[in-house]
Amino acid sequence: MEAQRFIDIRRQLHRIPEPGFKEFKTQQFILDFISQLPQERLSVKKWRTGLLVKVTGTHPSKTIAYRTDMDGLPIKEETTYTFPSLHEGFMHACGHDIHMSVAMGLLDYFVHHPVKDNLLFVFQPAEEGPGGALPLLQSEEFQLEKPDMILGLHIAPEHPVGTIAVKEGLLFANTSELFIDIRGKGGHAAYPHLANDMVVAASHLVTQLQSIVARNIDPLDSAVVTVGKITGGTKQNIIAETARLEGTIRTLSSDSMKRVKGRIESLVKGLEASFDCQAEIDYGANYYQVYNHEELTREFIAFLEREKTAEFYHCKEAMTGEDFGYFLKEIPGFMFWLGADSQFGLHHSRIEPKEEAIPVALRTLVSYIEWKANSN
Ligand SMILES: CC(=O)N[C@@H](CCC[C@H](N)C(=O)O)C(=O)O
Repeated sequence: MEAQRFIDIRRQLHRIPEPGFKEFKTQQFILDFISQLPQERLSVKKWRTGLLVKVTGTHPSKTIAYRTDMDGLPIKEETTYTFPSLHEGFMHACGHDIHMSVAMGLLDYFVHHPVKDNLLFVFQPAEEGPGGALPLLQSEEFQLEKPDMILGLHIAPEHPVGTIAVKEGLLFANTSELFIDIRGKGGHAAYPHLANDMVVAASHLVTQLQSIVARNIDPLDSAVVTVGKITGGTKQNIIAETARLEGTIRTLSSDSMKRVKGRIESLVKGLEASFDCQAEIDYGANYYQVYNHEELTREFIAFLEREKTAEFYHCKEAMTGEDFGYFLKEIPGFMFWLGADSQFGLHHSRIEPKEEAIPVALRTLVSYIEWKANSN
């Protein structure tokens, strides 16, 4: 397979990052690519800004799916690339451009080299939020083509190129977004006694939230509470009437998720009492953990050790989230980390995953899918 072509495709996708459920140009780019392929075995369905692309097998007894996410992130790109984002303030900083180029490489290969089983390529919008996997999974379009097995990958900037890391069972955490709006009383900066300052209240809350992981969660379990954004106030000499915290919660167990949310609610009630303000909590999008099918993952590991298409190593679970977890809740399959070796990590404005990871993914998945889909 000519890997350079899919590296070029990745570069083109890198230039057009779009927000979740607004991946219009991305969807059209993929549709244009598909229109150049032989059509005999292909069926293409649109689902919102995503796509379901089926390659009919020669003697199908099952359907194997490969899922890629499609959306970018609201980050101003600061890479040294010669092909930076054309969409100011948006960037593919989570590798979805690479995930899509791998899907397109596989699609191209299997249209020209059909296997016995049906293959389904799932181009899923809105992984970064609000979450495309669950509504796509529940859609009539997907249920009609529902696969028997599903695969996905995620680039790993901290792993070297040429490696694939995976583990059986729990791979990624349960996640919940977190939005807290607080309202007090604004006023003149010189008259604090007549106002009720939400910048001060928000600052206290951020500090109090740190105590949840430190003091309310079993140290042998794991949880994260991150506040990624605070906004509040209008001008330096006006006391802020409102403030907003935006963050995310990560836990390895659903019990811990309930406990963290319970503690947040208690702290917010305490804040209302102590700062005489009103607060509202919104948990936004929640993702189910990524739990790899144990037997299929062990079989994939044995395949990697036998075929050596990539260097395999066992990884630990991570506190990242992925709405791919919803697919794995219903359909046997697994997700793995593809080493992509970047000095800067996921969601960083300077992340530069190495494109040599693309041929590693392609040669591994081509030979794994050929083996799996011809073995009925
Ligand atoms: C792989 C990865 O980075 N995924 C995202 C998923 C975002 C989930 C949701 N929008 C949230 O922020 O909780 C991640 O941040 O782990």
